[in-house]
Amino acid sequence: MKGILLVNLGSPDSTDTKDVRKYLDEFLMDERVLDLPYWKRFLLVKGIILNTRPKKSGAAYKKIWWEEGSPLVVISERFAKKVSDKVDIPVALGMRYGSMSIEKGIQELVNKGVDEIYLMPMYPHYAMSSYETVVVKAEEVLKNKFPQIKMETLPVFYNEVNYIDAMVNNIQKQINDFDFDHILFSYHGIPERHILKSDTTKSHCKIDGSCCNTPSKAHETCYRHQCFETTKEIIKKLDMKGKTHSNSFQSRLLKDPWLKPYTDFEFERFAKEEGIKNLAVVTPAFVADCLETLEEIAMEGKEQFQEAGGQKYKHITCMNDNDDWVDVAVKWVNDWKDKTVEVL
Ligand SMILES: C=CC1=C(C)c2cc3[nH]c(cc4nc(cc5[nH]c(cc1n2)c(C)c5CCC(=O)O)C(CCC(=O)O)=C4C)c(C)c3C=C
Ligand SMILES: [Fe+2]
Ligand SMILES: [Fe+2]
Repeated sequence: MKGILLVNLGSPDSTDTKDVRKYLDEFLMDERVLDLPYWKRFLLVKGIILNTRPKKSGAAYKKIWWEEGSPLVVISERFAKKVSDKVDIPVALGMRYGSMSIEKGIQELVNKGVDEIYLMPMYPHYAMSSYETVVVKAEEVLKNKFPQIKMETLPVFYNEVNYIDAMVNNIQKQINDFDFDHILFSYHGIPERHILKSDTTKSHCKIDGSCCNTPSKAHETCYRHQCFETTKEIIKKLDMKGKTHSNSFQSRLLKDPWLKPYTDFEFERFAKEEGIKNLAVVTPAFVADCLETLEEIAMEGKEQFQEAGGQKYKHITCMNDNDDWVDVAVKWVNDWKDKTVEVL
């Protein structure tokens, strides 16, 4: 029997420092997130980051936490339930980090008699720290614990027409009554070196003004190219009323160069140098609201923009469990389920 495994990033079990430490430990010890030699990663994470960050992140989580738990997890559960109600095969949810693991998700499917899994990483764009680590982890779990199970994986969907249309609808509904000057497309950042590491051609990506617009096989795994494409596709369909837009990258960690421009710097620049008074911010790398959208963009971003002289500010919430987005996932499930294998 076929079954679906939806996977997102995951959250701590609670906002307590000890739970946040456990979560960050697993997250930051992932070699695809902090890509340092093991001993360096070990010293940096266990010796430095975990001494201070869990308390600081716990305080940030407290600002956005819901009665039912982490917004990311609760929204993902609601989404999975709605998808499950509309398809006729089992659907399970797993998280890359935290206690709601990928292994538990697979076990749930296996208990229902599933022997063919469609892995659906809930990331529109390819990054070694998001999409790739989910696929590698799921493959590892299957190899070690469930060698009899077959798996196929949903490709990244950064320019897939149904995802774009659902994004356009979600944005349009929220900006119709907002008189904005500019829309900022803020994507989760990654270190620049990750772009170079993921370049399968080993020569295309230069992180400059032109590489991401020059066709290349490298773009199959180029996060920066894929983010820019998402913006272009959305902009083609959005009623912009002649207003402007731009891209930026948020949520940096440590001091290495990350993809630019940095979202927090843009908030200040927009208000101080560009004369932008009313700003809308959309976060297309996230399909569900989470710490990085609800705290960093909706709360901190608003404060940064308005302290710099900006006036009206609107964070466009993610698609979460809205019906358009649920229907897109249902379509992808049914397309996979009904796919006939060509026999030559
Ligand atoms: C959208 C895809 C994501 C990419 C790519 C990504 C890269 C990445 N993230 C970190 C470090 C942290 N990210 C944190 C939170 C977080 N990240 C994503 C998504 C991507 N990250 C989400 C959805 C969330 C929110 C989780 C939630 O519970 O709501 C955190 C934890 C919070 C904190 O302490 O700031 C860290 C740390 C790195 C280093 C990285 C690429 C190398
Ligand atoms: Fe992150
Ligand atoms: Fe590029």
